[in-house]
Amino acid sequence: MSSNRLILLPAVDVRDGQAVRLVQGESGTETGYGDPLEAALAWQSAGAEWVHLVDLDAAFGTGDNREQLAEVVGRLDVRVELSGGIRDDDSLKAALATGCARVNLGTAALESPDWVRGAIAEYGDRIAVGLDVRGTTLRGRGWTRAGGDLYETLARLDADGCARYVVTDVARDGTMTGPNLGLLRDVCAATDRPVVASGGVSSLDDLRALAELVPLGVEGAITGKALYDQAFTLTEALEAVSR
Ligand SMILES: O=C(O)c1ccccc1NCC(=O)[C@H](O)[C@H](O)COP(=O)(O)O
Repeated sequence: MSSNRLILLPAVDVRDGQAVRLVQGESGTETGYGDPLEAALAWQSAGAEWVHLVDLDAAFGTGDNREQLAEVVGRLDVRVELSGGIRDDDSLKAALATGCARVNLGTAALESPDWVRGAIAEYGDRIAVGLDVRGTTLRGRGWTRAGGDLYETLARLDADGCARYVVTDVARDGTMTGPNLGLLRDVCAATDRPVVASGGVSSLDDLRALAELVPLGVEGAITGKALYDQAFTLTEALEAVSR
């Protein structure tokens, strides 16, 4: 995914079989947006190159939507970043077997560093790590539990060879209050690996501001709520970051 242009990854977060958006990642704050496959196909038709697909039930430990997400990946021609509850050999193999381009590990990077080191060694850039933070404290288990210091963990993962990071300010996620540009700048200053920004995008100006960070290392931006609430269309978003 290397380019001088900001890559957009429309999000499809799935809870109990439905596309939803949460506020600050909190279970119980769901707004429903219908069939995940229809949502993903709509983003593909509108020109998305990637889709960020999340199994929220697997992230929260309330079951999973594994088969449904595998079907979504199979029906898409665009690349998929698959996230949520990938924490052991079984869930990792199942996720990679869907044909997704890469997976995003979150909790495992906090709780099972040796396993994550092995996954990175085996699968290289098919592994990204999600750094989901409140302040500079990482959050795991569906963002419900504190899990260590952002910069200590980042240094360890860099040393382990992690190819890229998906960075989310949990307080901004699903709130349409704008991305945390300061956090993204700080993370880019602390690592030479590409960063995918996630959470809070509210406007085309937010996307333009993220595009300004491409030279620092921001490679992509995940956008959920703003697209579902039609603050702008994906076509407009792609146009906004194309120059
Ligand atoms: O990605 C995860 O694994 C995850 C786990 C638990 C809660 C939320 C999770 N992801 C949320 C997202 O990826 C959002 O869709 C994304 O940050 C977009 O946010 P926004 O544009 O603010 O709607």
